[in-house]
Amino acid sequence: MEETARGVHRHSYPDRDALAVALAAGIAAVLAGSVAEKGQATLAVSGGSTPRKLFDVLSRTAIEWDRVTVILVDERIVPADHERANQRLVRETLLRDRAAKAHFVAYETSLASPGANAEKSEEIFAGLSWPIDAVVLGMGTDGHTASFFPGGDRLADALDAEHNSRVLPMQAEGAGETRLTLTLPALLETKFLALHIEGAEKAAVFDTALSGSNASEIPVRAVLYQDRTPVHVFWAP
Ligand SMILES: O=C(O)[C@H](O)[C@@H](O)[C@H](O)[C@H](O)COP(=O)(O)O
Repeated sequence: MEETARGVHRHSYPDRDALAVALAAGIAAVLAGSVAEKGQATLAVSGGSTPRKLFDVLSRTAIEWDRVTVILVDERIVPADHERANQRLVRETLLRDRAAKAHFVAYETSLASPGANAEKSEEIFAGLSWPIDAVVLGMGTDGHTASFFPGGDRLADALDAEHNSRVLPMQAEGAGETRLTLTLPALLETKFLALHIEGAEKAAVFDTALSGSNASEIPVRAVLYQDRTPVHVFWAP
């Protein structure tokens, strides 16, 4: 039987501002529900360039931010204030205005080896409340999401649904610097899983991703072809 991507819901918007407002509203609703239910909530966001507008809207959204913990789905192993550090992006564009009160938990990136950074990050993240309530993924034009890069040295482990690590290091030609990433099972445990993509080029990559199920070729397929958590795809031109 041919495998199909089940539970993929597409939400398309006329422009990127409208998308940011809608996605921020969805995230806010999920976080409010979790705060009401258990007194706190966890949000995992992506780095890269796409989330800037979303972070701007979110930072001004009325959420009980002092009860929210923010983490990243992946991080580049660079100093915390490096221009390519995802944590710098989050600190500068999300953790301000109303969201200045959120708790941010960063990956460890200062140790000597990728493995040591991953182990320490795993330890740090073990202290969070799991599952993560809301996850916002991005996607590269090579079909990577989080740091699940085609050809990544730990890709098979990161996509292994039964893997017991939440954080793994990842090296790949297309990745630039070595990365740290949450694993697929850690991401899929969530209540709200969004894939945020913009532009015609990424729409074409997404359609290609949906047209087959080999995740080692196009890793975002691992998120699309699973039956644990529905995926909400937010797209604007
Ligand atoms: O650290 C990162 O780079 C990411 O978290 C990554 O998975 C990102 O979401 C995509 O690469 C899309 O990046 P752009 O938004 O810059 O296209």
